[in-house]
Amino acid sequence: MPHLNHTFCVAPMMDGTDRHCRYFHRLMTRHALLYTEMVTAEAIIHGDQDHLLGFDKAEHPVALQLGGSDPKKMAAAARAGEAFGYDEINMNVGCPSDRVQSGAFGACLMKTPDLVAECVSAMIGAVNIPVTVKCRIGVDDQDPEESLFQFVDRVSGAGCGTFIVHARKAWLQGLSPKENRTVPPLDYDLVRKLKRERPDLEIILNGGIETLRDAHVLSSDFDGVMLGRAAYGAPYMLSEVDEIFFGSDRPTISREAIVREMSGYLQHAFEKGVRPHSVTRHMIGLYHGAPGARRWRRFLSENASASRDDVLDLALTEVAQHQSVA
Ligand SMILES: Cc1cc2nc3c(=O)[nH]c(=O)nc-3n(C[C@H](O)[C@H](O)[C@H](O)COP(=O)(O)O)c2cc1C
Repeated sequence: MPHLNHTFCVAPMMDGTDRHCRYFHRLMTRHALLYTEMVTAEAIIHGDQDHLLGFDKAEHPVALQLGGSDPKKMAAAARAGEAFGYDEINMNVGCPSDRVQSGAFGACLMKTPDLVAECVSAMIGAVNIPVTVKCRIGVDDQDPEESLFQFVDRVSGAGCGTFIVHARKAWLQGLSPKENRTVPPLDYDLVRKLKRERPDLEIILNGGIETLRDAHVLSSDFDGVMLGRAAYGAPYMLSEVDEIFFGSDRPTISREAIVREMSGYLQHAFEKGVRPHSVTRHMIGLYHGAPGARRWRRFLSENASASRDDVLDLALTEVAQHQSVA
């Protein structure tokens, strides 16, 4: 099976890592592996595949995350993903939302490793690209020492060699999805132990990593790290990923150059009927921590409903004026 580099990954985030967001992130890092939002197998089978799966070539390498638990449907959806050109299929065994539970997929599948193994095996039989799994360390009253190892052993036995582990449990009752990303404590040591005791598996650490410095330190114990909220909220950190994690000596792209590139992208998307806000909303944090951040954020928020394709150029002018005054 072809191998992808998981040294640095940007996490799948519903309502976050759509194609516009990934295009934006890719301007800052050539090498990070980008993940789609979760798409259910059911939606792919019955829905508008161009809308659900279409993406720009520039986004490679990009992994499609699938939600579901019916092996045949997961195989069919994986096949569709491969046909669209995705580089990896990832199965979601970490998402705790109610909607997901009622469809019997996401984190509740930590309780049924046999079923996940069946799905993985069906997907591996259906595609020639890597099939990976993103999981938790356990759910509800499971003992993570047992649940994580049992899960990984069963699913790796079905042929999955790469696990992205969100290093906390999910509580399926009583916590909102958002709380499930903050309340259950992180246990990096357990994931370290998994890597130590299963050295042949590729183990990627996820959960609560806030800075590239922390990510880099942690990465020495794992095969890679995955960042979600921190990268989404302060995306310009991605501009240093290639140098820090991949030894690249390409010059870092400036925020202004990113905005200009995105402006061209937006004009193109606008002609195809995309609302400017669908693109600009992912860019709100671009100036995070830099001069002009407040003006940038405010301009984009106040112009969220603007139906014009030059909104990013205007926002850039706004920030530049502020910077020349400052
Ligand atoms: C808004 C949002 C949406 C998310 N959607 C997904 C998803 O579709 N699939 C998934 O596996 N995880 C999803 N997650 C979880 C992240 O992928 C990640 O595991 C989690 O946020 C912990 O990483 P972080 O602390 O670096 O953000 C989502 C997280 C957020 C904040």
